[in-house]
Amino acid sequence: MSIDRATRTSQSTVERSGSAPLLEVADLRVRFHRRGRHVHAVNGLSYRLHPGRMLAIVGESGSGKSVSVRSLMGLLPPTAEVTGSARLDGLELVGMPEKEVRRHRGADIAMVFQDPARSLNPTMRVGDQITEAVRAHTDLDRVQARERAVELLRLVRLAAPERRFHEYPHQLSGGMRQRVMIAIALGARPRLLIADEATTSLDVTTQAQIMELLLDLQERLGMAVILISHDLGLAASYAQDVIVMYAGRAVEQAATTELFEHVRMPYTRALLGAIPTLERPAHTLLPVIPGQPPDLASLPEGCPFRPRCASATERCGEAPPFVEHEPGHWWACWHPATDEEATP
Ligand SMILES: Nc1ncnc2c1ncn2[C@@H]1O[C@H](COP(=O)(O)OP(=O)(O)OP(=O)(O)O)[C@@H](O)[C@H]1O
Repeated sequence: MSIDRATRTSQSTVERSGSAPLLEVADLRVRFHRRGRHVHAVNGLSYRLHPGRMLAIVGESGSGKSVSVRSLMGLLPPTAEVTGSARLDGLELVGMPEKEVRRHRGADIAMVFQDPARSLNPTMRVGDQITEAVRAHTDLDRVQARERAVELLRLVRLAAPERRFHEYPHQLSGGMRQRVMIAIALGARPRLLIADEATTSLDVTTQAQIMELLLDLQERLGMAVILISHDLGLAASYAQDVIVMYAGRAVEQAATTELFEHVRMPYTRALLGAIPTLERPAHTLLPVIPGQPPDLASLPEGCPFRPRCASATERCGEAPPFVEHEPGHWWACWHPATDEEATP
Protein backbone atom coordinates (compact mmCIF):
# COMPACT_ATOMS: atom_id res chain seq x y z
CA MET A 1 0.00 0.00 0.00
CA SER A 2 1.37 3.43 -0.89
CA ILE A 3 1.37 5.96 1.86
CA ASP A 4 4.02 8.17 0.27
CA ARG A 5 1.77 11.13 -0.30
CA ALA A 6 0.41 11.04 3.19
CA THR A 7 3.93 11.05 4.63
CA ARG A 8 4.59 14.49 3.20
CA THR A 9 2.73 16.05 6.07
CA SER A 10 2.34 13.38 8.63
CA GLN A 11 1.70 15.30 11.80
CA SER A 12 -1.75 14.57 13.15
CA THR A 13 -4.59 17.07 12.96
CA VAL A 14 -5.12 16.57 16.65
CA GLU A 15 -1.53 17.39 17.45
CA ARG A 16 -0.91 20.28 15.10
CA SER A 17 -0.87 23.68 16.64
CA GLY A 18 -0.27 27.07 15.10
CA SER A 19 -2.96 27.45 12.45
CA ALA A 20 -6.49 27.58 13.80
CA PRO A 21 -8.69 24.63 12.88
CA LEU A 22 -11.25 25.28 10.16
CA LEU A 23 -13.64 22.72 11.57
CA GLU A 24 -14.02 21.66 15.19
CA VAL A 25 -16.44 18.85 15.87
CA ALA A 26 -17.12 18.04 19.51
CA ASP A 27 -19.30 15.25 20.88
CA LEU A 28 -21.46 15.20 17.76
CA ARG A 29 -24.48 12.94 18.10
CA VAL A 30 -27.21 12.12 15.62
CA ARG A 31 -30.20 9.94 16.29
CA PHE A 32 -33.17 9.21 14.10
CA HIS A 33 -36.69 8.59 15.34
CA ARG A 34 -38.09 5.71 13.36
CA ARG A 35 -41.28 3.79 14.10
CA GLY A 36 -41.06 4.45 17.83
CA ARG A 37 -37.36 3.49 17.93
CA HIS A 38 -34.24 5.58 18.18
CA VAL A 39 -31.46 4.79 15.72
CA HIS A 40 -28.19 6.03 17.22
CA ALA A 41 -26.26 6.77 14.02
CA VAL A 42 -23.50 9.03 15.45
CA ASN A 43 -22.51 8.66 19.09
CA GLY A 44 -20.11 11.33 20.28
CA LEU A 45 -17.73 12.12 17.43
CA SER A 46 -14.98 14.71 17.98
CA TYR A 47 -12.23 15.90 15.65
CA ARG A 48 -10.50 18.97 14.31
CA LEU A 49 -9.59 19.73 10.73
CA HIS A 50 -7.13 22.38 9.57
CA PRO A 51 -7.14 24.27 6.25
CA GLY A 52 -5.22 22.50 3.50
CA ARG A 53 -5.56 19.06 5.10
CA MET A 54 -7.37 15.92 4.00
CA LEU A 55 -9.07 13.87 6.67
CA ALA A 56 -10.42 10.44 5.78
CA ILE A 57 -13.34 9.02 7.74
CA VAL A 58 -13.44 5.29 7.11
CA GLY A 59 -15.49 2.34 8.26
CA GLU A 60 -17.93 -0.26 7.06
CA SER A 61 -21.34 0.54 5.66
CA GLY A 62 -23.66 1.88 8.35
CA SER A 63 -20.90 3.13 10.67
CA GLY A 64 -22.25 6.69 10.53
CA LYS A 65 -19.73 8.30 8.19
CA SER A 66 -22.25 9.92 5.84
CA VAL A 67 -24.70 10.92 8.53
CA SER A 68 -21.92 12.65 10.48
CA VAL A 69 -20.97 14.89 7.55
CA ARG A 70 -24.50 15.40 6.30
CA SER A 71 -25.35 16.81 9.72
CA LEU A 72 -22.77 19.56 9.04
CA MET A 73 -24.56 20.44 5.81
CA GLY A 74 -28.09 20.44 7.23
CA LEU A 75 -28.83 17.57 4.84
CA LEU A 76 -30.64 15.25 7.26
CA PRO A 77 -34.40 14.61 7.34
CA PRO A 78 -36.54 16.15 10.12
CA THR A 79 -36.54 12.78 11.93
CA ALA A 80 -32.88 13.42 12.80
CA GLU A 81 -31.94 14.97 16.11
CA VAL A 82 -28.45 16.47 16.10
CA THR A 83 -26.65 17.48 19.29
CA GLY A 84 -23.12 18.43 20.24
CA SER A 85 -21.10 21.01 18.40
CA ALA A 86 -19.60 21.55 14.94
CA ARG A 87 -17.90 24.90 14.46
CA LEU A 88 -16.76 26.09 11.08
CA ASP A 89 -14.29 28.90 11.67
CA GLY A 90 -15.97 29.42 15.03
CA LEU A 91 -19.49 29.46 13.59
CA GLU A 92 -21.77 26.89 15.23
CA LEU A 93 -23.50 24.72 12.63
CA VAL A 94 -25.48 22.50 15.01
CA GLY A 95 -28.89 24.02 15.63
CA MET A 96 -28.42 26.69 12.97
CA PRO A 97 -31.76 27.79 11.42
CA GLU A 98 -32.46 26.11 8.06
CA LYS A 99 -32.33 29.39 6.12
CA GLU A 100 -28.87 30.17 7.41
CA VAL A 101 -27.65 26.61 6.81
CA ARG A 102 -28.71 26.92 3.17
CA ARG A 103 -26.58 30.03 2.83
CA HIS A 104 -23.50 28.22 4.10
CA ARG A 105 -24.20 25.01 2.25
CA GLY A 106 -22.32 25.20 -1.00
CA ALA A 107 -20.69 28.49 -0.08
CA ASP A 108 -18.49 27.45 2.84
CA ILE A 109 -18.95 23.69 2.71
CA ALA A 110 -19.60 21.79 -0.49
CA MET A 111 -20.16 18.11 -1.01
CA VAL A 112 -19.51 15.69 -3.86
CA PHE A 113 -21.43 12.42 -3.84
CA GLN A 114 -20.93 8.92 -5.19
CA ASP A 115 -23.22 9.03 -8.18
CA PRO A 116 -22.57 12.00 -10.47
CA ALA A 117 -25.12 10.70 -12.99
CA ARG A 118 -27.90 11.15 -10.45
CA SER A 119 -26.64 14.44 -9.02
CA LEU A 120 -26.51 16.19 -12.40
CA ASN A 121 -29.60 17.42 -14.23
CA PRO A 122 -29.77 15.28 -17.40
CA THR A 123 -31.73 17.91 -19.34
CA MET A 124 -29.29 20.78 -18.78
CA ARG A 125 -25.93 21.44 -20.42
CA VAL A 126 -23.13 20.94 -17.92
CA GLY A 127 -21.81 24.48 -18.44
CA ASP A 128 -25.20 25.94 -17.51
CA GLN A 129 -25.29 23.82 -14.36
CA ILE A 130 -21.90 25.13 -13.26
CA THR A 131 -22.87 28.70 -14.20
CA GLU A 132 -26.00 28.38 -12.06
CA ALA A 133 -23.97 27.15 -9.09
CA VAL A 134 -21.52 30.06 -9.48
CA ARG A 135 -24.36 32.59 -9.65
CA ALA A 136 -26.08 31.11 -6.61
CA HIS A 137 -23.08 31.93 -4.45
CA THR A 138 -21.45 34.99 -6.01
CA ASP A 139 -22.43 38.43 -7.34
CA LEU A 140 -21.11 37.63 -10.81
CA ASP A 141 -23.40 38.44 -13.76
CA ARG A 142 -24.33 35.79 -16.32
CA VAL A 143 -21.38 36.48 -18.66
CA GLN A 144 -18.83 36.55 -15.83
CA ALA A 145 -20.32 33.41 -14.29
CA ARG A 146 -20.04 31.58 -17.64
CA GLU A 147 -16.39 32.60 -17.88
CA ARG A 148 -15.85 31.34 -14.36
CA ALA A 149 -17.61 28.07 -15.26
CA VAL A 150 -15.16 27.48 -18.14
CA GLU A 151 -12.28 28.32 -15.81
CA LEU A 152 -13.61 25.77 -13.33
CA LEU A 153 -13.82 23.11 -16.03
CA ARG A 154 -10.18 23.88 -16.78
CA LEU A 155 -9.33 23.77 -13.06
CA VAL A 156 -10.80 20.26 -12.76
CA ARG A 157 -8.71 19.33 -15.81
CA LEU A 158 -11.53 18.48 -18.16
CA ALA A 159 -10.08 18.36 -21.67
CA ALA A 160 -11.57 20.83 -24.21
CA PRO A 161 -13.56 22.74 -21.56
CA GLU A 162 -15.17 25.18 -24.07
CA ARG A 163 -16.62 22.27 -26.00
CA ARG A 164 -17.63 20.26 -22.92
CA PHE A 165 -19.41 23.33 -21.57
CA HIS A 166 -22.14 22.82 -24.20
CA GLU A 167 -22.55 19.08 -23.68
CA TYR A 168 -25.16 17.18 -21.68
CA PRO A 169 -24.22 14.80 -18.82
CA HIS A 170 -24.98 11.67 -20.91
CA GLN A 171 -22.28 12.74 -23.40
CA LEU A 172 -19.61 12.49 -20.69
CA SER A 173 -17.92 9.48 -19.08
CA GLY A 174 -18.35 8.74 -15.36
CA GLY A 175 -14.98 10.33 -14.55
CA MET A 176 -15.80 13.46 -16.58
CA ARG A 177 -19.17 13.77 -14.83
CA GLN A 178 -17.44 13.57 -11.46
CA ARG A 179 -15.07 16.35 -12.58
CA VAL A 180 -18.15 18.44 -13.46
CA MET A 181 -19.61 17.75 -10.00
CA ILE A 182 -16.35 18.91 -8.44
CA ALA A 183 -16.44 22.05 -10.62
CA ILE A 184 -19.99 22.74 -9.37
CA ALA A 185 -18.85 22.19 -5.78
CA LEU A 186 -15.95 24.60 -6.30
CA GLY A 187 -18.25 27.24 -7.81
CA ALA A 188 -18.45 29.18 -4.57
CA ARG A 189 -14.84 28.56 -3.52
CA PRO A 190 -15.79 26.50 -0.44
CA ARG A 191 -13.32 26.24 2.39
CA LEU A 192 -14.33 22.67 3.11
CA LEU A 193 -15.04 20.05 0.47
CA ILE A 194 -16.63 16.78 1.53
CA ALA A 195 -16.19 13.87 -0.87
CA ASP A 196 -18.67 11.16 0.15
CA GLU A 197 -17.61 7.94 -1.61
CA ALA A 198 -17.01 10.27 -4.56
CA THR A 199 -14.83 7.80 -6.46
CA THR A 200 -16.53 4.55 -5.46
CA SER A 201 -18.45 4.05 -8.70
CA LEU A 202 -15.41 4.76 -10.89
CA ASP A 203 -12.85 2.33 -12.29
CA VAL A 204 -9.48 2.19 -10.54
CA THR A 205 -7.61 4.41 -13.02
CA THR A 206 -10.30 7.10 -13.05
CA GLN A 207 -10.54 6.85 -9.26
CA ALA A 208 -6.81 7.61 -8.96
CA GLN A 209 -7.14 10.56 -11.36
CA ILE A 210 -10.03 12.08 -9.37
CA MET A 211 -8.15 11.58 -6.09
CA GLU A 212 -5.05 13.26 -7.57
CA LEU A 213 -7.29 16.11 -8.66
CA LEU A 214 -8.78 16.51 -5.17
CA LEU A 215 -5.31 16.49 -3.64
CA ASP A 216 -4.10 19.07 -6.13
CA LEU A 217 -7.11 21.34 -5.47
CA GLN A 218 -6.69 20.95 -1.74
CA GLU A 219 -3.06 22.07 -1.98
CA ARG A 220 -3.56 24.83 -4.55
CA LEU A 221 -6.73 26.33 -3.05
CA GLY A 222 -5.81 25.66 0.59
CA MET A 223 -9.13 23.85 0.99
CA ALA A 224 -9.77 21.30 3.71
CA VAL A 225 -11.15 18.00 2.45
CA ILE A 226 -13.07 15.27 4.24
CA LEU A 227 -12.89 12.00 2.38
CA ILE A 228 -15.65 9.56 3.33
CA SER A 229 -14.79 6.04 2.27
CA HIS A 230 -15.16 2.39 3.18
CA ASP A 231 -11.75 1.90 1.54
CA LEU A 232 -8.86 2.15 3.96
CA GLY A 233 -6.39 1.76 1.08
CA LEU A 234 -7.73 4.93 -0.54
CA ALA A 235 -7.47 6.80 2.75
CA ALA A 236 -3.90 5.55 3.24
CA SER A 237 -2.85 6.79 -0.18
CA TYR A 238 -4.29 10.29 -0.08
CA ALA A 239 -5.39 11.55 3.35
CA GLN A 240 -3.07 13.00 5.98
CA ASP A 241 -5.27 12.03 8.90
CA VAL A 242 -7.62 9.11 9.39
CA ILE A 243 -10.57 8.48 11.67
CA VAL A 244 -11.87 4.91 11.79
CA MET A 245 -15.56 4.78 12.72
CA TYR A 246 -17.55 1.89 14.11
CA ALA A 247 -21.17 1.98 15.27
CA GLY A 248 -21.26 5.77 15.13
CA ARG A 249 -18.07 6.28 17.12
CA ALA A 250 -14.46 7.03 16.36
CA VAL A 251 -12.53 3.93 17.42
CA GLU A 252 -9.06 4.88 16.16
CA GLN A 253 -7.60 8.16 14.95
CA ALA A 254 -4.11 9.29 13.98
CA ALA A 255 -2.00 10.79 11.23
CA THR A 256 -2.06 8.36 8.33
CA THR A 257 1.54 7.14 8.58
CA GLU A 258 1.25 6.64 12.34
CA LEU A 259 -2.02 4.77 11.97
CA PHE A 260 -0.81 2.34 9.33
CA GLU A 261 2.58 1.73 10.89
CA HIS A 262 1.17 1.20 14.37
CA VAL A 263 -2.39 -0.09 14.00
CA ARG A 264 -3.86 -0.64 17.45
CA MET A 265 -7.58 -1.40 17.15
CA PRO A 266 -8.56 -4.95 16.19
CA TYR A 267 -11.29 -3.41 14.03
CA THR A 268 -8.79 -1.32 12.05
CA ARG A 269 -6.61 -4.42 11.63
CA ALA A 270 -9.60 -6.33 10.31
CA LEU A 271 -10.38 -3.52 7.85
CA LEU A 272 -6.73 -3.51 6.73
CA GLY A 273 -6.88 -7.23 6.17
CA ALA A 274 -9.82 -6.58 3.86
CA ILE A 275 -7.92 -4.34 1.43
CA PRO A 276 -7.65 -6.02 -1.96
CA THR A 277 -4.12 -6.66 -3.25
CA LEU A 278 -2.81 -8.29 -6.44
CA GLU A 279 -2.52 -11.60 -4.61
CA ARG A 280 -5.86 -11.09 -2.87
CA PRO A 281 -8.34 -9.52 -5.31
CA ALA A 282 -11.55 -7.98 -3.99
CA HIS A 283 -13.86 -10.83 -5.06
CA THR A 284 -11.97 -13.34 -2.90
CA LEU A 285 -12.49 -11.30 0.23
CA LEU A 286 -16.02 -12.22 1.25
CA PRO A 287 -17.00 -12.03 4.02
CA VAL A 288 -14.82 -8.98 4.74
CA ILE A 289 -15.09 -9.11 8.54
CA PRO A 290 -17.09 -11.98 10.01
CA GLY A 291 -20.30 -10.95 11.79
CA GLN A 292 -22.50 -7.92 11.50
CA PRO A 293 -22.19 -4.41 12.93
CA PRO A 294 -24.56 -3.88 15.89
CA ASP A 295 -28.15 -2.77 15.59
CA LEU A 296 -27.94 0.98 16.10
CA ALA A 297 -31.42 0.97 17.63
CA SER A 298 -30.25 -1.25 20.51
CA LEU A 299 -26.54 -0.79 20.98
CA PRO A 300 -24.92 -3.42 23.23
CA GLU A 301 -23.30 -2.54 26.53
CA GLY A 302 -19.55 -2.16 26.36
CA CYS A 303 -17.37 -2.15 23.25
CA PRO A 304 -19.62 -2.32 20.17
CA PHE A 305 -17.03 -4.43 18.28
CA ARG A 306 -16.90 -7.03 21.06
CA PRO A 307 -19.13 -9.69 19.41
CA ARG A 308 -16.89 -9.75 16.31
CA CYS A 309 -13.52 -9.27 17.99
CA ALA A 310 -11.02 -12.13 18.37
CA SER A 311 -9.27 -10.27 21.22
CA ALA A 312 -12.43 -9.62 23.28
CA THR A 313 -12.48 -10.52 26.98
CA GLU A 314 -14.80 -9.97 29.96
CA ARG A 315 -13.36 -6.50 30.34
CA CYS A 316 -14.85 -5.45 26.99
CA GLY A 317 -18.28 -5.54 28.66
CA GLU A 318 -17.28 -2.07 29.82
CA ALA A 319 -16.92 0.43 26.95
CA PRO A 320 -13.27 1.44 26.46
CA PRO A 321 -12.83 5.23 26.39
CA PHE A 322 -11.49 6.93 23.26
CA VAL A 323 -8.19 8.24 24.59
CA GLU A 324 -4.93 9.64 23.21
CA HIS A 325 -2.74 6.71 24.29
CA GLU A 326 0.30 7.76 22.25
CA PRO A 327 1.08 11.28 20.99
CA GLY A 328 -1.45 12.02 18.25
CA HIS A 329 -2.79 8.46 18.30
CA TRP A 330 -6.21 7.83 19.80
CA TRP A 331 -8.04 4.57 20.18
CA ALA A 332 -10.85 2.96 22.14
CA CYS A 333 -9.76 -0.56 23.05
CA TRP A 334 -8.73 -2.55 26.13
CA HIS A 335 -6.61 -4.93 24.05
CA PRO A 336 -4.68 -2.90 21.48
CA ALA A 337 -2.28 -4.70 19.15
CA THR A 338 1.44 -4.40 19.73
CA ASP A 339 3.69 -3.35 16.84
CA GLU A 340 4.64 -7.00 16.28
CA GLU A 341 0.98 -8.00 15.97
CA ALA A 342 -0.12 -4.91 14.10
CA THR A 343 0.63 -6.08 10.55
CA PRO A 344 -2.33 -8.10 9.33
N1 LIG B 1 -33.03 8.91 7.42
C1 LIG B 1 -32.66 7.92 8.24
N2 LIG B 1 -33.52 7.39 9.11
C2 LIG B 1 -33.15 6.40 9.95
N3 LIG B 1 -31.90 5.88 9.99
C3 LIG B 1 -31.01 6.38 9.13
C4 LIG B 1 -31.32 7.44 8.21
N4 LIG B 1 -30.20 7.73 7.49
C5 LIG B 1 -29.24 6.89 7.95
N5 LIG B 1 -29.72 6.10 8.92
C6 LIG B 1 -28.98 5.07 9.65
O1 LIG B 1 -27.80 5.63 10.18
C7 LIG B 1 -26.75 4.67 10.15
C8 LIG B 1 -25.51 5.29 9.61
O2 LIG B 1 -25.70 5.56 8.20
P1 LIG B 1 -24.57 6.20 7.30
O3 LIG B 1 -25.18 6.40 5.94
O4 LIG B 1 -23.98 7.36 7.97
O5 LIG B 1 -23.50 5.05 7.22
P2 LIG B 1 -22.17 5.05 6.39
O6 LIG B 1 -21.09 4.69 7.33
O7 LIG B 1 -22.00 6.32 5.63
O8 LIG B 1 -22.41 3.85 5.41
P3 LIG B 1 -22.79 3.87 3.87
O9 LIG B 1 -21.48 3.90 3.15
O10 LIG B 1 -23.53 2.60 3.68
O11 LIG B 1 -23.64 5.09 3.65
C9 LIG B 1 -27.27 3.48 9.35
O12 LIG B 1 -27.60 2.44 10.22
C10 LIG B 1 -28.51 3.99 8.69
O13 LIG B 1 -29.47 2.98 8.55
